[in-house]
Amino acid sequence: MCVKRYKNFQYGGNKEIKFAEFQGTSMNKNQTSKEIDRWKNKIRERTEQFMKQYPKVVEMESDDDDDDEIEEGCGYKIAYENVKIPDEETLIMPYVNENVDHDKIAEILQQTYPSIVGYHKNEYDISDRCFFHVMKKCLQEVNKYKLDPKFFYHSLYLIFPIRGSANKMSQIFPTLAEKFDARLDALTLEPWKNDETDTKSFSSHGNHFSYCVPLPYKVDDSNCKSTECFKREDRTTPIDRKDSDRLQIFVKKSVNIKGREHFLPFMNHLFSTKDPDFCRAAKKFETLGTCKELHEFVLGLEMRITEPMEAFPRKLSPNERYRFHERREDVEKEIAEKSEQELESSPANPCTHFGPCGPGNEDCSCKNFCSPFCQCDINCKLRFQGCKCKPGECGTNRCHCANQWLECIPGRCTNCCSEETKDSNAQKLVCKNSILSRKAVPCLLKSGKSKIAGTGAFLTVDVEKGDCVGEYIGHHISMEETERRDELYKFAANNYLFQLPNGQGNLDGALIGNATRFVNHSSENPNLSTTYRNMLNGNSHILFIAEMDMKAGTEVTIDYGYPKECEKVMFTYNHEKKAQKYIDEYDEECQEIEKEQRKKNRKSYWASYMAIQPMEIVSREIAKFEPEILTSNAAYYGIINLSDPSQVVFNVLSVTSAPVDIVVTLLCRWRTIAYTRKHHQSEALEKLHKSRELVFSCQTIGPLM
Ligand SMILES: C[S@@+](CC[C@H](N)C(=O)[O-])C[C@H]1O[C@@H](n2cnc3c(N)ncnc32)[C@H](O)[C@@H]1O
Repeated sequence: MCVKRYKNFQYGGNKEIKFAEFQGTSMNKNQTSKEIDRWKNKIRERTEQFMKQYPKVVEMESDDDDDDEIEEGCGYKIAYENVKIPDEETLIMPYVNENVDHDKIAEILQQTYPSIVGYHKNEYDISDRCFFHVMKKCLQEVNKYKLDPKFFYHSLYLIFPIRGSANKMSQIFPTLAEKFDARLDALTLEPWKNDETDTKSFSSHGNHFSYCVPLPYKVDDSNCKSTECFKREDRTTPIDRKDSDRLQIFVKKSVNIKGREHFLPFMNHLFSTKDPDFCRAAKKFETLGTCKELHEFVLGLEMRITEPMEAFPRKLSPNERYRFHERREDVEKEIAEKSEQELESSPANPCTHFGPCGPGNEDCSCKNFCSPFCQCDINCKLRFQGCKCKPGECGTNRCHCANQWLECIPGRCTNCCSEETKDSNAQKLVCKNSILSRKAVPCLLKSGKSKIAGTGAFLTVDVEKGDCVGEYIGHHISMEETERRDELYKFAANNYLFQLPNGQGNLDGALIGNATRFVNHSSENPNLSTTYRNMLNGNSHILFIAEMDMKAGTEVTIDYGYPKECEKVMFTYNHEKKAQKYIDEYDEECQEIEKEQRKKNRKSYWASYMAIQPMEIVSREIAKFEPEILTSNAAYYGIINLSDPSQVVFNVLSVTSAPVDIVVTLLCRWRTIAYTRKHHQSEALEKLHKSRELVFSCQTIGPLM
C-alpha cells in the first residue's frame, strides 16, 4: 500500500528574512535589507564567474529510486518508538501523476505558507566544486573587511535554498574544503557558527541546581561594551579557587532572594544556554545591573548555601513531613475538582527553573500541576503526588494519574499493584496504567485487506475489554510541520497524521510506524478507543485500547473524530483530481483578484473624470450602475448641492480661501459617514458613497490645484 508516492522533487528553504536574526548587529531594517541585497548580487556575480571555470559535469545521477527512502512495495519503515524530527527544510512533493504541474503546486504552497517553509528553487544549478569556490571567495571578503558573516550566509541561502538553511551553510564549508581544497587553506577562513541552543544546562541535585560559572581571571579579552566588564577584573580577584577558569556552584531551586525576585527571569535566562554568558544576559536585563554586578550576585548566591553537600536530597523533618502530607491532600482535592479539560493542559515537558512553580513564573511550563518528572524542589506546592486508586481502578477515569495523562508512578501511587504475576485473577489487578513504564507496548495487530478502505488492521490474538493492543508510532512533528504536511497529503491517497493533545504536534505514520497505522475509521461502531500518555522525557504516546472482548482476526477501527458532515469529503476524494482542482481553484482566485484590481483602477479613474463634470451627469452615471443611489442623493443635497450655483460660490471661495475648502471637504465627509451609518446600506452602495465623496473632494479641492 501507499507505495512510491514520494518522488524527489526538491525545493527548499524559507525565503522569509527574519530580521530578529540580525538584531544585535548595528543595522536597522533598511540597512539589513541593503546589506543582504549587496551580498546577493556579489554571490550571483561570483557564481556566474565560477560556473564558467567549474562547469557542472554531467554526473551519473543516481536513480531516483536509490534516493528514495521508501521502497516500492514497502511504503513505510517498521519502527518501535516515535522519532522526534525537526521541521523539514526541504519539501518532498508527493508525486501525483505526469499530467500534474508539480512546479505550480510547489509555487502555490510557497505562497500559502511563506512563514513555514518556502519552496524555492536554487537560482543556479551548480556543482559542489563551484559552490565551494563561491563560498571561499566570499568568506575571504568577510574576513578581509571583518564583515558580519550572518548576512553572507543568509544571502547564500536565499540564492541556494535547496542547499540548506543559513545555519547549515555555515557548517558545510569545512566538508567542502576537505573535498576540494588539497592544502586545506580554506579552513582558516573561520566559518560562522550559530551555536545558540535552547537546551537548559541545569543539572539537578535534589533541591539544588548546579552549574559552571565562568571566572574572570583566565580571560584576557572581552567584547563586552561595559567599561566594568567582569572579565576585565583584576586577576587578583578575591575568588580563591584559581585552579580552573570555571567554578561549579550550587544554588537552591527555590532561591528566594527577598525583594529581588525579579532576578529570577535573569537567572533562568542565564542558565538556559550551555555556556552562561553574563555579558549577553546583562544586556537583555539592563535594569538589573552591569555584567560585573550580576556575576557577583550569582556567586553570592552560592555562598549562602548552608547545608552540607552530602545532604542532597535531604530527608524531611517530622514537622515538614506533616506539612507535606497536608499539601498532598490539598493537591488531590484540587485535581478532583478540576475539569477534565483543565487537566488536559498538564505539561508535556517537565519544568526546570529557579523560583516557585506555577503560572506566576513565566519560566514554569506547568499551568495546573507539576508532573512527577518536573525538576522543582521538594516543597513545590504544585507537585503531583500520584494516585490512591483501589487495585483494578488504575487507568480508569477514577485514576488521578490517568486523568493527568500520566502513567502510575511506582513508589508514589499508594495502592498500585504493579508486579507481574502468572495468577490470572491477580493479573487482573495488575496496574493497567503502567504499560509504557513496564515494557515496550506489544503491537497485537497485523495489516490485511480491509472491508472498509484499502489496507486495514486486524487482531493477531484474542483480547479483552481494556487491553492495550498497540501504540501508534510515527515521526513526532510540530504543529507547523503538520500544517505543511497536511497540505501535501491532499495529493496523497492516505493520511497518517495522528494529533497529540495540548498543541504538542502530531505523530506522522507515513514513513515509519507499525500496523496501528492501518487502523481505519468508524464513527458508528469503533471497537478501539485511544488514550494518551505523557512520559518523563516529555515524550508522548498514543495507545489503542480494546473497547470490548474480541477474537483474533477482527478488523479494528477507531473514531477519527471528524465532524459527521466532513467524513464523506475526507474519504471520497480522488487525489489526482484534487491536485488539478487545487491548481484550478488557485488560478480562479488569481483571476478574481486581478478583476477586483482592474475594477478599482477603473473606479478611481471614473471618480477623477467625474470631478470635472456637472452634477447632473455625475448623478446619471452613478444611477446607471446603482439605481439605489438616486434615493440617497438627498443626503448630499442636504449638505451642499453641487448642481446649485452655490457650487460656484464655493469654488470661488476655495480658490481664495483654503480653510473654506478644507471645511467643505470635512463637512461633506462627516455628513456622508453619518448618512451611511444611519441607513445601513449595502456594501456596494457604501462604496458608491465613498466614490461620490471623492467626487466632492475633487470638485472642491480641484480649483485649488
Ligand atoms: C491511517 S490510514 C488507514 C489505513 C489506510 N486504509 C491504508 O490503506 O493505508 C487513513 C486513511 O485511510 C482511509 N480511510 C480510513 N477510514 C476510512 C473510511 N471509513 N472510509 C474511507 N476511507 C477511510 C483514508 O484514506 C484515510 O486517509
